[in-house]
Amino acid sequence: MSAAHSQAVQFIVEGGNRLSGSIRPSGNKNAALPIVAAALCTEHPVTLENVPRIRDIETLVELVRSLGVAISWQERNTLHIHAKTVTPGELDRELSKKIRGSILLAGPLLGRCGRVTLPPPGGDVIGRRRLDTHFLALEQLGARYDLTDVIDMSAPKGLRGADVFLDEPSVTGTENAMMAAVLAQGTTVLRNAASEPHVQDLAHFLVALGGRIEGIGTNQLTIHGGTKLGSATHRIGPDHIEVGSFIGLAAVTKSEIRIERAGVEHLRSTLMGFERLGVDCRIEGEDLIVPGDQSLLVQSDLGGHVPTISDQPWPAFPADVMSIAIVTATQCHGMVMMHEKMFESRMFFVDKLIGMGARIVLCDPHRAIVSGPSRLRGTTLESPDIRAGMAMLLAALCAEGTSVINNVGQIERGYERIDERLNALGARIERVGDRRTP
Ligand SMILES: CC(=O)N[C@H]1[C@@H](OP(=O)(O)OP(=O)(O)OC[C@H]2O[C@@H](n3ccc(=O)[nH]c3=O)[C@H](O)[C@@H]2O)O[C@H](CO)[C@@H](O)[C@@H]1O
Ligand SMILES: C=C(OP(=O)(O)O)C(=O)O
Repeated sequence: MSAAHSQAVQFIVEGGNRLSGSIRPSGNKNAALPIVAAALCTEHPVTLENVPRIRDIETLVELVRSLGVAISWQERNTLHIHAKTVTPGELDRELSKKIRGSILLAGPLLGRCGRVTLPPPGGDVIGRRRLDTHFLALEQLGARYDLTDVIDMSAPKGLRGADVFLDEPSVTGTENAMMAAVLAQGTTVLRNAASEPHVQDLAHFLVALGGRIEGIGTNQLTIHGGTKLGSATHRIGPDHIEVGSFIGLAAVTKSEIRIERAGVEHLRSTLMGFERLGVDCRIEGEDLIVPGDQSLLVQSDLGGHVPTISDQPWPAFPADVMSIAIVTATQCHGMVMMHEKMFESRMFFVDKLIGMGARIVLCDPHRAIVSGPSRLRGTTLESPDIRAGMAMLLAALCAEGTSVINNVGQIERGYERIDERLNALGARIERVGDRRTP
């Protein structure tokens, strides 16, 4: 699907309907991206299950195919990859620029081929997307880089283990370093590493291939490189960001929703954030139930002070759920400070919510005060990024009247068949524009 086409897709949303029923989260986009890239670390076949069929993954599949790797969908969400040989060459500029995940080919290609040339990656335009941590780590593992035009990296003497202190716990930076370290000779220690569920999932996949990694889930990873990698079948874990989005959806539409196989072990900080908004969920086995009769009463800090919801690297409240939490806060009784600590431009979409009737003061690019509840009115909206787009969809579903959401390609970058899945719960979303692919 071309970018121009996907931008033309609209959702026409009829707000104000109660939803009900069960929904299952897709596989985690941010786990599937590095794991597809990591399949290039081995010359043996790999089968990946529960891969979300979303635009970002389709783009990465095309990029991987352009490297001469056999890659094909076996079923709707099962991907078969066999990187028996990998042909290094400059990665396609247009495809690379579409996704942040293209940078994740750097580690595997350096390890497998000794060099990689790729244009700067894309991804959400939500502030500066620094790559310094990637280069800092890969350089210490023996890579050289030249950033004059494109990203040009080589490891003429091969990669070798090192004791690396990351300058910040970058998610994709940690993932690239981990993949390179598995292919390096000797032992690597990654300190100040990211530990998000998707970083853990990648580590488990590398272990399934035969890699030796200690400290999975902590901020210090020890990787014994140079082991012979084989083949593996791996199931991508549920997307905890999608689960957070569905919690917000249930809360703003005052609906009871069961989120099946929600990956409940990864939800503590998310649930804590929503509890601060008066949204209480119940865990039943592997499922998460969001009851329809929420208090939606903002929980003040001790002494009656205005509470804050802020994001930080894992295990804190995830940055990618912040936009959803902001929309949820517009429907809650009380005042709350939303503090986006990680990205510089993720909060600007609140002007759209203000236009719908929300009471929000954007204090600066990182902080917004939300005072609720507000009755939202349907309007025409433009989706600036994947999470703001989803947040607007939630706002449209709880607003009075009809909304039009343009640039739906942004939402479909990360949420699989979201209109169909939410309509199955009783939502009224009409997708207008080009046909969905696939
Ligand atoms: C493909 C993919 O996996 N994308 C995710 C990945 O992006 P990505 O790997 O690009 O994000 P990074 O973890 O590198 O950094 C995100 C932002 O947070 C800042 N930062 C990071 C660490 C820190 O301690 N303090 C701090 O302020 C960084 O400077 C940057 O501005 O992780 C982000 C943070 O979870 C998510 O939003 C993205 O969805
Ligand atoms: C920011 C995100 O994605 P990306 O890093 O791929 O742009 C996201 O998933 O919210």
